[in-house]
Order: sequence, then structure tokens, then C-alpha cells
Amino acid sequence: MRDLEEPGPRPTATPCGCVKPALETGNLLTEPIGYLESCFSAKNGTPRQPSICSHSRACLKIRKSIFNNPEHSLMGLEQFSHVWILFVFHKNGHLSCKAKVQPPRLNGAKTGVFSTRSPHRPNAIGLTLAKLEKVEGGAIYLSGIDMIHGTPVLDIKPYIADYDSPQNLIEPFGEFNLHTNQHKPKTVSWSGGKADTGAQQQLSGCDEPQPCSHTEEKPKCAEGRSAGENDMQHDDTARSQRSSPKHGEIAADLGLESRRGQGPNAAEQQIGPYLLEKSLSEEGTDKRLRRGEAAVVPQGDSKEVKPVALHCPSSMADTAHGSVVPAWVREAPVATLEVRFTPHAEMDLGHLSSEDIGQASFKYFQSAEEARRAIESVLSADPRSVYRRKLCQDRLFYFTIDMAHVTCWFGDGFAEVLRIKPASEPVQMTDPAESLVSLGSKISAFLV
Ligand SMILES: C[S@@+](CC[C@H](N)C(=O)[O-])C[C@H]1O[C@@H](n2cnc3c(N)ncnc32)[C@H](O)[C@@H]1O
Repeated sequence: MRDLEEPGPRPTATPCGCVKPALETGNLLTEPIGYLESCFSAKNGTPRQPSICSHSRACLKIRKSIFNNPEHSLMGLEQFSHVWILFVFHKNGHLSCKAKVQPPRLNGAKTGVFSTRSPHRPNAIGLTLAKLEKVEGGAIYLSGIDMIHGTPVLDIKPYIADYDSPQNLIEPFGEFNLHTNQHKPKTVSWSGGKADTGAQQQLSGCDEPQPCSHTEEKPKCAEGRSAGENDMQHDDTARSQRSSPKHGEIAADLGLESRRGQGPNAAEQQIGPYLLEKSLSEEGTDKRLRRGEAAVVPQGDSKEVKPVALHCPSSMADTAHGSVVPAWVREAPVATLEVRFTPHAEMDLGHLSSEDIGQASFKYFQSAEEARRAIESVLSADPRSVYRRKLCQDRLFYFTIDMAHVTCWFGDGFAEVLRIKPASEPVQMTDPAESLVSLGSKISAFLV
């Protein structure tokens, strides 16, 4: 055990001088199993979590350099409705990360990187639960994704609710004691069902917002920041930092959005750091947090998430489906936005989906309606960074989805699409030879 924890410049060398294989020391040399073809071409406008846009589409072709017969590796996968996709945040821009980050949902406040889904982490690995639309040969077709085009994918694993969802981990008879060969009454367990609204209200009652103290200088507005990025500063640069990040360019997000009618509820299946302790004999009456501290979401900038004493039941935001998440995850600072299209944008959308000669048409979406719904989902979740939301409110916002380059602006409680033009530059694959979706070859059979 000591070996594992010993720091040093040569992690593969053991005290006796022999060199351990890289795998044993955790120094895994990864090779992408494929590069994702996604309807999102850039970070800007890409949903923060897959649940935000169930219409989003992607496909992944297993590379022949991984398996001679890629289709063999996908055998049986078609029997699953959802898959976990492990991938590399290859467009992070730098390899550094900070111990504390500012996820958009915290509106400028900081929290530990490991309590977030920030792309900027010691190992830039992302995890997305996507809907598996179909398996075809050596390729899989996905929907409900939050990765950009060209994302290197490291692994695919089937989603298995029995293993992956805490609600299925309840031990109805309590823990089994190996020594006594008996079950003992449970002291640590899950509620296993939705907490009643009254309880939830009571639980959130303690989450008093902290006073706002905005002390930072107003920075200059910069275009092209990603949905997950903001310009607030971070501290505690990771020891693994390998290159200097541009100041304040660290993105952060948690983005555990509740699902909108799509597959398993990822938000509700997150195991938060706070376990619910509930004695079986006191069911429904005594809910206490057992481990760690829960968070209060400050409403101002540059604040850290304030820990709340364990005995305060209101620090626990939700016990839905046997998992617990802090209040700030659910109570986002930004409400869902109403999405409007100007008549001009409506016309643009019609043109874009028409099959007129010379007119670009969608590659991932089957109809203008589907594209519209995808655009609506992206915008209603407010894809802007905290920085843009607060300091560049009046700026136009652009993003590209499939073949559509969308221009919009944000007002109080709404987003309005002004123009939808054909994207000028077709999305390039990291490895163009691997491309499944080439221009002009619309994957109309996507959802067949
Ligand atoms: C907050 S992360 C969450 C990703 C994943 N669901 C997770 O929890 O690990 C999603 C954001 O990462 C960014 N992103 C997506 N693909 C990326 C890539 N290949 N490289 C860098 N950033 C990426 C986009 O801005 C997107 O909004």
C-alpha cells in the first residue's frame, strides 16, 4: 500500500529498484477506441450534460487498429438501451487543473474539483451516459450526448441499472455480518424512493443564500468561451500541472441536470458525498447526514461553497431514488429559459432542412423539427458561462449544431434565436479516414 502512495519522479520504480509494469502503477497508456462524430462541433453551445439535449446525436466507429474485427467487440451491446462512454476532454487547451473550480451552477462560487463534472481535472477523462440508438457493424449510434466532434473515446460500458443506480443497491434485510452469519438492522441505507415534497422543502429550508460580495475587477469580454468555461480565478493549481493555463481560463461544470424524458435519470443516480443515515425502525422520521458536510450555495462570486454542520437536515437537497446530491446541484442559479425563434430564424431553419440543390442539409437530424428541438434544449438550459451570463449579457451568442450555425441573444428569462445559417466550415474529423458521416452522405437511417 505504501508503494502506491509514495510520490516520486519514477512512479514505475519500486524500492528494490525493479521496474513495475506501467499498468500496475496506474500509468496507463491509452489508445482511443475511436473518435466521436458528434452534432456539436465546438465546446460553445455543447450541453453540459447529456440529459440536456436528448436529440443530440453522435456515432462512434471502433478503429481497426484496436480490433481487426471491430464488430466482434460490439457483439451483444445492442441488447442494452444505454451505455457509459469514457472519453478524453481533448479540447481542454491545457493539461493543468485546479483543486477548486467554479461550476456554472454555483454561479461563481468554488468547490472541490472532485465534487464537480468539470472537464479540467487531473486526468482529463469524461464520463457520459448516452442512449444507444443502434449498433451497426463496428459502429454505435448514440443520442443524448455532451461531447464535441472528434472526441477521443477510451471505452464503452453497458449501463446496468442494477449495478449503476443506488436505488438498486438497497439491502432490504440490512447488512450481512460475515462473522455472525446474520443480517443486522441497517443503519446506513438509502431511502430507496422519492423523498416526499414536504421533507424536501424542509430539507432545503436551511440553504440560506450567502450575501453577495463581488470584489473582482470586471474583466474584458472574450468571445468563443465554451459552455463549461468561465473566467473566474482558481487557486491550488494541481501538482500535475504540465503547462501554464491562460489566466482564468479554467472551465468547470457539474451540470447534473434532471433528465427530460430520456432514459435513466443520471442526476438522480449520482452518489453524492453525503450518505443518508436512516434507521429502519425510525423510517421517515430521522434523516441525518452521516459523512462529510453538505453545501450552501452562495449567491455571490468568488465564494466557496459553505459547509453546513452535519446535524442540519436541510443541507441535504434530495434523497430521490436513493441518492443524495447537494442543494446547489438541483437548485441551479439560472432558471430554464423560454426559447423563441424570430420569423427570420424560422425561415432559415426551413431553408436549411430543404433538399434544394446547393443547399446544405442536416447530417445528424432527420428534420427541421428535430433540429429545432435540439436548439431549444441547448438554449433553454442556458449554455453561457457564468462569466458571459454576468458580464457579457448583451453579447450575441453563437454555436454550431449539426449544419446549423445559430446566432442568438439572451434577455430576462429567455433566449431568442436570430439567425440560423449553414455552418461555413464542415466539421473535420481528427482522423478523416475514420469518418462515418461525411458531407453529403446524410445518415438518414440514423434511427432506423
Ligand atoms: C461539463 S462536461 C461533462 C462531461 C461528462 N458528462 C462528464 O460528466 O464527465 C461537458 C462539457 O465539456 C465540454 N466538452 C465536451 N467534449 C469535450 C472535449 N472533447 N474536449 C474538451 N471539452 C469538451 C463541453 O463544453 C461540454 O459542455
